[in-house]
Amino acid sequence: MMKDNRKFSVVIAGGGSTFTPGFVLNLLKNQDRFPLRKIKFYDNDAERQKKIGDAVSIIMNERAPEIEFEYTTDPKEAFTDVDFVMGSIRVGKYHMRSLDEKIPLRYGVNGQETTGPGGMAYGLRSIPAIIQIIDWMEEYSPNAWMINYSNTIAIVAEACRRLRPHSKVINICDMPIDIMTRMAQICGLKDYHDLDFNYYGLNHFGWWKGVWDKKTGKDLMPELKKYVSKNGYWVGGDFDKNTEASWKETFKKAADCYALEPNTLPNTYMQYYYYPQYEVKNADPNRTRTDEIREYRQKIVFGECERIVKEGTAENNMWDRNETHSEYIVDICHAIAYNTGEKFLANIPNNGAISNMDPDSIVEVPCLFTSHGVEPISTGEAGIFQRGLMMEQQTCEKLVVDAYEQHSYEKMWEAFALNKTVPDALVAKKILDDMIPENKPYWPILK
Ligand SMILES: NC(=O)c1ccc[n+]([C@@H]2O[C@H](COP(=O)([O-])OP(=O)(O)OC[C@H]3O[C@@H](n4cnc5c(N)ncnc54)[C@H](O)[C@@H]3O)[C@@H](O)[C@H]2O)c1
Ligand SMILES: O=P(O)(O)OC[C@H]1O[C@H](O[C@H]2[C@H](O)[C@@H](O)[C@@H](O)O[C@@H]2CO)[C@H](O)[C@@H](O)[C@@H]1O
Ligand SMILES: [Mn+2]
Repeated sequence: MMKDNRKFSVVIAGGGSTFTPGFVLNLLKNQDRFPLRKIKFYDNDAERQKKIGDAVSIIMNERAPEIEFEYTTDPKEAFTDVDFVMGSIRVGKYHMRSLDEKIPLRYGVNGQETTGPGGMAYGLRSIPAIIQIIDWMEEYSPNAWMINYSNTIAIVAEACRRLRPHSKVINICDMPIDIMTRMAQICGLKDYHDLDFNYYGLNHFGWWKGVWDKKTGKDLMPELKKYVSKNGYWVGGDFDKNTEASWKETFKKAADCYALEPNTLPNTYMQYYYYPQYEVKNADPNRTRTDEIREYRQKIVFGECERIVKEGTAENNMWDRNETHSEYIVDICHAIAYNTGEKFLANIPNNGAISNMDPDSIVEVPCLFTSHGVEPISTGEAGIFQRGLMMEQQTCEKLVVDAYEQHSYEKMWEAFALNKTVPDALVAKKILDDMIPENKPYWPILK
C-alpha cells in the first residue's frame, strides 16, 4: 500500500558485491511498500562492478524502466541525491579474506572471516573505508541514512561510536534473521516475520532469551530447544537444497553450542568461541571458506551476470528462482522511510539495554526502527557466562579501534592475545607479524 507519493533513491556501496543482484531484485519486488526513483552502484573496482552493473542494467530495463539506474566509481556522482546508502563493501576483497582465514591456521588458530584474528584484521581494514563513505554521504546527501552490513560489524560500529557519533549510520547483520527463518520453519511457520523475539549479545556473538509466535504469543522456546539439541538449526529438505556444505556443518554445530548453555539459544557464530579446537581440526589450511565461495557463490553470480549480458535478457534468472535473503534490508529501509517503529536487531552503544554491560559497549539488541533512528529495547540482564564472554570479546573489539586511532602495534597484539580463539601471546604475535605486510595497503602503520 502506497502511503504518500515519495519515491526513494538508493546507492549500493560495493556494487560489485555478490549480494548486489539479489538485493536489487528484492528492491524491485517490494515497490509497493518501498518505491524507488533511482538505484546507483558505487565501487572502487570498476571492472568487477561493471560485470554486475551491465547485467542489472538489463534487469532494470526489462522490469522497471521508470527507475533511473547507473553505476559509477566517482564518489560525488554516487552519493549525490540519495536517501539510503547500503554498505556492502569488502575491503581487500576475497584475496584478503583468504589470508585472514589462512594465516591464523598456520599457527593452529581458527581462521574465519569475522571472528578471531581474521575478523579483527578485516575490521581494521574496514574502518577507514566506511568512515570515508559516511563522510561522502554527509557531504553530498546530508539527510541520507546509511544501512551498513560491511563487516567486521562489531568493530565498524565501535569506530562509528567513537569517530562519527552523530552520523546517521545503522550497523546490521542478517545472521539472526537467517536463524529465525530456520526457527520459524522448525515450528511450522514461514519466516522471521512470524516470530517475536528477545535476543542480546554482540555481533556474531549472541543468544535468544525468548522466541514467540507473533500472532498467538505462544512460547516457542520448548519446541525449539528440543529440536536444536538434536539437529542444531539444520532444517534440510527443500528449504536447504541450495545450502553449501560448510553452512550445513555450521547449522548442525549449533546443537553442541546449545548443550553448553541450555537456558538460551545460541547464534551459530558461538561455535568459533566454544569449540575452537574442533574448528581448527576440521579446517583445511589450504582450502578455506573463501575457496568454497570462489568456486560456488562468486562463480555462479558472475556466471549468471555474464549469461544475462550475452543473452540480452534477464528472463528466468537465478534470483527469480531462488528466494534471496536480503528482504530484511528492504524491511529496514521501509521502517525508517515510513517511521513504522518495527523491531529489528541493530549494533549500537549499550546505554542500559543490557543492564549489566557498560554503557559504551557496542551490543546487538532489539531496537525500534523509526525515521529518527533506532531506539534500543531493554533486554534485561546478561547471564554470568554470557557477560564474561562478552566483556572479553568487546574488549578485543575496542582494542582494535584503539590500534586504528593510535597506530598502535601493542593494542593490536593485545587484541589478538586477549581473544578467546588465541591460546598464547606469542602465537598472537606471530599471526600479527604475518598479517602486517599483507595488510600494508589497508592498515595504518602500526608502531
Ligand atoms: N552483516 C551481514 O549480515 C552480512 C551478510 C553478508 C555479507 N556481509 C558483508 O557484506 C560485504 C560484501 O560481501 P560480499 O561477499 O558480497 O563481498 P564481495 O567481495 O563480493 O563484494 C564486495 C565489493 O566491495 C568492493 N569494495 C571493496 N572496498 C571498497 C571500497 N573501499 N569502496 C567501495 N567498494 C569497495 C569490492 O570491489 C567488491 O566489489 C562484506 O563486508 C561481507 O562481510 C554482511
Ligand atoms: O561465508 P559467507 O560469505 O557465505 O558468509 C559470511 C556471512 O555470513 C552471514 O551471512 C549469511 C546469512 O546469514 C545467510 O542467511 C545468507 O544470506 O548468506 C549470508 C552470507 O553468506 C553473516 O551474517 C555475515 O555477516 C557474514 O559475512
Ligand atoms: Mn553478519
